[in-house]
Amino acid sequence: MSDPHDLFEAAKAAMAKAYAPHSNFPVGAAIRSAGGAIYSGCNVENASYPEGWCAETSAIAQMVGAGERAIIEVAIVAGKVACIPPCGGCRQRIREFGTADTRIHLCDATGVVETVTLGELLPRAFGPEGR
Ligand SMILES: O=c1ccn([C@H]2C[C@H](O)[C@@H](CO)O2)c(=O)[nH]1
Ligand SMILES: [Zn+2]
Repeated sequence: MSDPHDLFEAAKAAMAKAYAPHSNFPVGAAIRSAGGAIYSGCNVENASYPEGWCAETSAIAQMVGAGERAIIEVAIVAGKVACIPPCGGCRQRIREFGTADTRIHLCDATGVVETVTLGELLPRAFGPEGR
């Protein structure tokens, strides 16, 4: 297993690019793919509030756009709180490309604080293999 600190650093760098003028709540996320690459993203808000999207969603879009479809682990960091678990929608989006064993690293400003599995965050999930 790779040291998740590189994933934390990528999430933190992505958070610095967040566009969050409406909530003033910047978030960064980074994914390590099955191919071993890191894909990161930030939240992108909108004056029409529901049109904004999460950092995890941005990172997933980067991964899929690069041709990868398997998430091994995810790191998430927010500027205002120590540990931010992904929202419900992002849990489902991560599930699309991950498994119950996918590791989710919750970070503060200095690094990983807690690691949970997607199975813990989204038990009895409806996944793509269930269709
Ligand atoms: O896991 C999360 C939770 C929230 N946000 C964003 C959405 C919105 O822009 C801001 C406040 O909810 O934080 C994320 O990017 N990821
Ligand atoms: Zn989300």
